[in-house]
Order: sequence, then structure tokens, then C-alpha cells
Amino acid sequence: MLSTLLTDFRIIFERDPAARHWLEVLFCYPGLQALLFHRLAHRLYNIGIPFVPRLISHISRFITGIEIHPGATVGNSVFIDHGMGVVIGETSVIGDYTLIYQGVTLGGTGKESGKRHPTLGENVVVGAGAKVLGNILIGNNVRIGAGSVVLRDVPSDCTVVGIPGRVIYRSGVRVAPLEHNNLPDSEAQVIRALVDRIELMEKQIQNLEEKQSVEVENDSILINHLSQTPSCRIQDKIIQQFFDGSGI
Ligand SMILES: CC(=O)SCCNC(=O)CCNC(=O)[C@H](O)C(C)(C)COP(=O)(O)OP(=O)(O)OC[C@H]1O[C@@H](n2cnc3c(N)ncnc32)[C@H](O)[C@@H]1OP(=O)(O)O
Ligand SMILES: N[C@@H](CO)C(=O)O
Repeated sequence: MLSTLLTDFRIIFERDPAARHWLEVLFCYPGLQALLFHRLAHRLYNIGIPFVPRLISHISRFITGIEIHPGATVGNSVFIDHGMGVVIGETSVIGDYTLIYQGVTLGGTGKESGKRHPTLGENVVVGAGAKVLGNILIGNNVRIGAGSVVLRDVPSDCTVVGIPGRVIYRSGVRVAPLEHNNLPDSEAQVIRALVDRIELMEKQIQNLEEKQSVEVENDSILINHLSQTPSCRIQDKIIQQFFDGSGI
């Protein structure tokens, strides 16, 4: 246990550019103090001692602002930076060399019992205020953006951001996130296609009507022309006499 605590102490110099003096780290890093309390509480919890582990956890929370349930499994070289508002649930598992910032919750969804908190792989960074909820698996070398809410498993070597958390980098390659403000509007596409079709049909009808009116005009010119011939004039006269009653 002593070597684990020494590693908890040393890792701070490696991970925090703000860490300068050992006195500073010992007295002014609530993350270190919370881990110290937790390692003791976790031992007592594991051997089945009632109440005392929770009391230690509660005192630690009072001093550091960090709440770690005694049942949580915390790996080596874990660093909780700043720490205020961090809550780590009973069945959480935190891999080695993980970095957790203030305001992080490793919590349950409220819908599960038994193993209901997340499992974090090694070398995970959980950004300030991020919420990782449910019995989900976060792979190794994952970076969770500040303020994200992660509700599903995340494969190793990924960066996740947003609410709900979405992978934006996988093994260093940018993954295009779904742009909700740019989704295709299928109903608008159908309506557009129908309007185009109607416009086309209207043009075709107009062409037909124009063609027809030209034909009708030609026909009437032809009829007019024929009615002016002498034989037509004689026929007209006969017909007229018939209707006048003058007989044939
Ligand atoms: C006092 C203190 O300092 S406490 C410490 C607080 N710091 C933290 O909590 C660190 C957490 N780190 C982060 O949130 C980082 O932004 C990371 C790890 C998620 C991403 O870092 P990088 O890999 O460098 O990604 P990068 O900066 O290129 O951003 C990629 C895209 O994700 C977006 N993005 C980055 N972080 C977030 C976030 N937390 N939430 C939503 N979107 C984000 C960026 O805007 C960018 O989008 P765009 O390409 O559409 O412009
Ligand atoms: N402690 C970290 C984050 O605040 C830094 O100083 O960069």
C-alpha cells in the first residue's frame, strides 16, 4: 500500500504542469488526499468491515470535496486533479494512469443494480464535468471531453465529446460526427420532386395547346378558302333555298 501511495504522489509531478514543490503536492492536492483515504477505506471494505469504510469516505468528502465509494476499484498512478465535485460510484473500476478532472461523475443510470457503474481502461482522461454513466466499458487511452455525457461503450484509442458522447477521433483519425442541423429532409425532397414534375407537365400541356391552336387556325383558313370556290357557292345557294322553302 505504501508503494501505491508513493506512486499516487509521484505521478502528480508528471501529469500536472502546475505541481512544483512536494509540500504543495502533499498539502494542496485534494485528489492525492482523497486517494489516500480511499485506499484505506477500500481495504476495510474488501475485508467486510461495516460502516467504517463509508465513514472514512464521508470524512474524505468533507475534507476534499471528492466522493469515492469505498467499493470502487482505483488503479495505480491515478490522478484526480482539482477534484471538487468528483463522485465515483461503488462498482466503478478505474484503470492505471487515469486522469480525472473536477466535477466528473462515474455514476449509475438509476436503472441498473449490481455492476452499475463504468469501467475505465488504462490511461483514460476524463475532462472536467464529464459524466460517464452506466455499466459501460471505456477502453484504454480514451479521452473524454469536458462536459460530455457518455452512455455507451467507447473503444480504445478514441476521443469522445458531446451530449450524448460521440467518438470524434479513432486512433488519431478524425471521425465525422453526425451533424444534426444538416440532416437530409426527405419530405422536402419528395415535395421538391413533385413540384418539378408538375412544372414539367404544365409546360408540356402548354406546348400541346399552342400546337393545337395553330392546327385549328390552319383548318379554318382552309375551310374559308374552300367556301370561296364556285362549286361551294352553288351548293350554299341550293341549301339556302331548301331552308327558305323555295324548293328545288
Ligand atoms: C483548471 C483546469 O484547467 S481543469 C482542466 C480542464 N481540462 C479538461 O477537462 C480537459 C478535457 N479535454 C478536452 O475536452 C479536449 O477538448 C479533448 C480531449 C476532448 C479534445 O482535444 P483534441 O483531441 O485536441 O481535439 P480538438 O481540440 O482538435 O477538437 C476537436 C473537435 O472537438 C470539439 N471539442 C473539443 N472538446 C470538446 C468538448 N469538451 N465538448 C464538445 N466538443 C469539443 C472541438 O470544438 C473540435 O470541433 P470542430 O473540429 O468541429 O471545431
Ligand atoms: N492542473 C492542470 C489543469 O488545471 C494545469 O495546470 O494545467
